[in-house]
Parts: sequence; structure tokens; C-alpha cells
Amino acid sequence: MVTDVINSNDLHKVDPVFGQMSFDNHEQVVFCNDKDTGLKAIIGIHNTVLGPALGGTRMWDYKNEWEALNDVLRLSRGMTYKSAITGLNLGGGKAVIIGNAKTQKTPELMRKFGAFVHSLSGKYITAEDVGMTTADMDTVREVTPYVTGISESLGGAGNPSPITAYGVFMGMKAAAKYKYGSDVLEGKSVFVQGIGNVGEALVEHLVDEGANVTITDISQERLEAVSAKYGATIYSGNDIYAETMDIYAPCALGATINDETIYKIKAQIIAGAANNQLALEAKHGPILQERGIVYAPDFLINAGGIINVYAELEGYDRKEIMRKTENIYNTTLEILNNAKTDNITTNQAAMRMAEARIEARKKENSK
Ligand SMILES: NC(=O)c1ccc[n+]([C@@H]2O[C@H](COP(=O)([O-])OP(=O)(O)OC[C@H]3O[C@@H](n4cnc5c(N)ncnc54)[C@H](O)[C@@H]3O)[C@@H](O)[C@H]2O)c1
Repeated sequence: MVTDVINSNDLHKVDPVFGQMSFDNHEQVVFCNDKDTGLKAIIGIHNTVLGPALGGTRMWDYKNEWEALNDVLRLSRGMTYKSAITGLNLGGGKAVIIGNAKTQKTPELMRKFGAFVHSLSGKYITAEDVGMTTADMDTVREVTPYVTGISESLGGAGNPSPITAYGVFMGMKAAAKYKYGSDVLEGKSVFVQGIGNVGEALVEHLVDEGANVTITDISQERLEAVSAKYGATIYSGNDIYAETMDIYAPCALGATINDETIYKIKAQIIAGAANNQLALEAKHGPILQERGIVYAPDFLINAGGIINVYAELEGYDRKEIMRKTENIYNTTLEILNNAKTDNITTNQAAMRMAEARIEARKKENSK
């Protein structure tokens, strides 16, 4: 079953929870409300076959509750597949807090949210996502141990973004190996869309390797800072999708591969950090395949962050984090080859591998 982006105005047309397209067999969905702090949160627990459901908390000013619910369901399902394909003993979960992170987030609200997480007794473990900081996770840690992404002084593994960027770089190199027969990115033109925490670290790897890097962002300040630091070219056109390039790296928002962009894209490879890059998996995956554009599945190549966070739970060191992240190269290459052999999309091949691991564990568990 696919979980596509649904226009928020259309969401009311389907059943509220179990009937949502994005519900996709979630084990549990928890609605959290606290009058005193104004907390309104939803925790989605998609699958716990491989282990506790781990995934970040996003605080966002959603247009309505439908949008928030759809977002948490899509994201938590994505976490199931991300951890499964990466070989981690974790299930998939995610939380959203409805509200403006700049104006509505308070320590009391975060503690109350932490208390709800705690009430699930470890079935769900939270972490940072959009609108959250390490300091917020430290606040949650005051009331529950079921949180990762905390400060290093409290036993946390530190900022996951450089690790995520390294994993994306590995996935991109594997896609290049598949497409060009060599994983050397020197001389390749790479457009990095979104030069935030992950995008900037990716730019550094690419520049070090001698790629011709062009950057785009909605923040002029970021563009100037990153360009000055690494010598990347600031994009000056008005339609990045229509530009001639070798590699497109979406590192800002999801769903940038959609009806409007897909036939314009001239890149030969798409490999980036953003979650849910395909607006409609079942539609846009096959179009990329037909057009010969190699798509490195997002949930596979952006798993560095979860590998980093997993280290907090398992207690493994930096060396092991880097080894596991480097392995994204091998998995990506395997997935791309499997997709070709079986004539399916790369996304389907990745999902199939993740599902096989979950099914195998289910069988083991039922023995
Ligand atoms: N941080 C991680 O470890 C991690 C892990 C997995 C996935 N991701 C995903 O990777 C993406 C980037 O994460 P991040 O931590 O770097 O986020 P971030 O917020 O630090 O950076 C995002 C950047 O994108 C820019 N941006 C926003 N809209 C844009 C647009 N329309 N066009 C161009 N630029 C735009 C922002 O100005 C910002 O500089 C997100 O989609 C995130 O969900 C991040």
C-alpha cells in the first residue's frame, strides 16, 4: 500500500484514522491533549516487530488536524522501512506536536509531551525532528528515559546531521557507480537544494571530491555563507528542476518530485536527504524508472541520523556509526541492481528488502 500526499482539503473525505490512506496498518495511534500547556500531539506507532518504534517529534503549525495526522502516519511508516533496511533492531514511529515551535513551545509543554511518551513504557522512543532542538530533548529526558538525540553531556550521540550527510554521500556515490560505472564524483554537476544542517555537510563532501556544486536555498544568508565557505556556486535561475545537471540532491522538503516537476527533471541521478521525496510513490517512481533517472530511495540513504541515534541505545562508538553509515553504499548498489534485475522501481526494491526483514523476524518471533 502506498501513502501518497493528500491535499489537506480532501482528507476529510476518508475515514478519520483507520481509513486514512497513510494509516497502512499502524499498530497504534495515540492522541495527546493537555489543557494547561496547550499540548496537542499525535504519536504514530507503525510497527514494532524489529524493536521499539523510534522516530523524531516534529512541531509544526499544521493547517488542520487532518494534515497533522496524515503527516505523522506517513513519517512513522517511513521510519519502519528506514530502520528495517538499515539492519537496525528498531520499529517505526513518529510524533507530531501541533503548533508553532517558535511561539508555542515551552519547557512545560515539552515535559508534558515527555510524560505521554513515558506512558507508552518504551514502545515508542522519541528524538528530534523539525521544530525540535537538542535542548528540547534534554527537557523530555527529565521525565522519561525513552528519548534520544539528547546532549552529549547527558549521554547523547550528538548532532546527527553530519552523519546523515555522509550516508547521503555514500548513497550518491553508489548511484554514480551504478549509472556511470565509477563512483568518483569529480567533475559531476550536483545541485544541492536546501543547505541546512545536512545540505551544508553534503556540500563539503562533494567539494572535497571535486564535484561542481550548485546550491539553492530560500535563505540568502545561508547561500552566501555556504558559498563563501566551500566555493559552491549559488543558483541564479528560477527553475532548478529544468536545469541540466548530473545529480539532483533534494535536502530541503519532501514531495519535490511531483506532477509539476517530474517531466522537467534532466538530472540522471536523484540522491538527497529529504524524507518522502516522491509525492506519489506509485506514480512518480515508475515515471523516473521509464525516464532512466536513477533514484536512490530517500529512506535508505538518509538513515545516517537514525544510525547515530541508535548508538545511544546500543552504546556503540563513533567507529561503528561510521561503518554502518558507510554500508549505505553497498545497500544502495544492491537495491539499484535488484530493481534492474526485477524490473521494478528502486523504491519498490528498497521496500521489498525492508519488508522481507520484518517478515523474517515475525516468523522467528512466532516460533
Ligand atoms: N538532520 C538529519 O539528520 C536528517 C535525517 C534524515 C532526514 N532529514 C531530512 O533532510 C532534510 C534536511 O534536513 P536538515 O536537518 O538539514 O534541515 P534544516 O532545517 O537544517 O535545513 C533545511 C534547509 O532547506 C531550506 N529550504 C526550505 N525550503 C526550501 C525550498 N523550497 N528551496 C530551497 N531550500 C529550502 C531551509 O532554508 C534550510 O536551510 C529534511 O527534509 C529532513 O527531514 C534530516
